[in-house]
Amino acid sequence: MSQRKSVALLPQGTVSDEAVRYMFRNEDVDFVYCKMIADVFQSTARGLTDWSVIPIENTIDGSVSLHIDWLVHEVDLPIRAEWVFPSIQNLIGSASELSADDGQWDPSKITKIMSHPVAMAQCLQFIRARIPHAELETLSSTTEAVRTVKNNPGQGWAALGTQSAAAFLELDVLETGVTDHDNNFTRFLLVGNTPYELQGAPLQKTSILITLPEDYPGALHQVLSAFSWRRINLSKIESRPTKKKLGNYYFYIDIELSMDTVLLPAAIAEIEAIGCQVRLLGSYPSFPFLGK
Ligand SMILES: O=C(O)C(=O)Cc1ccccc1
Repeated sequence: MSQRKSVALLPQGTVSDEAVRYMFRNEDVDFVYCKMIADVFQSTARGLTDWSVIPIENTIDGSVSLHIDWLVHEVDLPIRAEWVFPSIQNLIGSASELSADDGQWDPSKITKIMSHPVAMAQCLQFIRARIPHAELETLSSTTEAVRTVKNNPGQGWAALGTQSAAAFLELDVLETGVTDHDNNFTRFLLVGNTPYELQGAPLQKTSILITLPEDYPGALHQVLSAFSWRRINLSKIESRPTKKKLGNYYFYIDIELSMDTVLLPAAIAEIEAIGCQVRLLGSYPSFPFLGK
């Protein structure tokens, strides 16, 4: 009998939790909840869990830089899968504390709004329009924000988080769906040394990091042309600091092709031949959101 697999993720009630329950809806895995994203990564890096779940990119705010940096600089865990999941944020607090006589929540009673930075970024227009005077504070997860509000009654604090966090921490949803855009999706990565076997993904992707040689003018153009003349589609290219020297960058590239094809290793060999360093982050199935 194969051993049960385990997956590390942000706390119960987070968007990550909802996304993992969706992804593993037909599989029996143990969830290991961790307070911060660093703990999520380290759980798998230390061999305590098979995989970590990392929110990596968002429709509104783009890449979650802190998480990309962890993936690149702090751990060496291959990407095993990616999937997309919608995030819907809600305004959460104590209705008895934050409502006016008519029973509606009263913006003037809210002094501070707490959330995860990605969730906060998803709701900035709502905040500016309805609660512009509130102080904003970002925390390690949306659940942590809801818990902080719960543990500090009487101060006019509210959180942006999921309905499930409001339910299990016994706070009220003051307003549902306060995200600024409806098509608000987050891309999640499953990373770890254990292979992930789920079949049926419509797309295979490969993620690599490329560091350009310093003494080769036009190297980025050469890199892109190695992909383009082979008609290999890139879905993302982003530069990030190497953290070794000011002004030095690597490129994080997502490719819509598996490493198992002939074309991609050939393109990478051509790129290495001009003196670029290439690091493979993973070659993995990509699952779109098909509805709940
Ligand atoms: O804090 C959470 O709920 C997370 O899982 C991080 C996050 C926040 C907002 C959108 C996607 C992921």
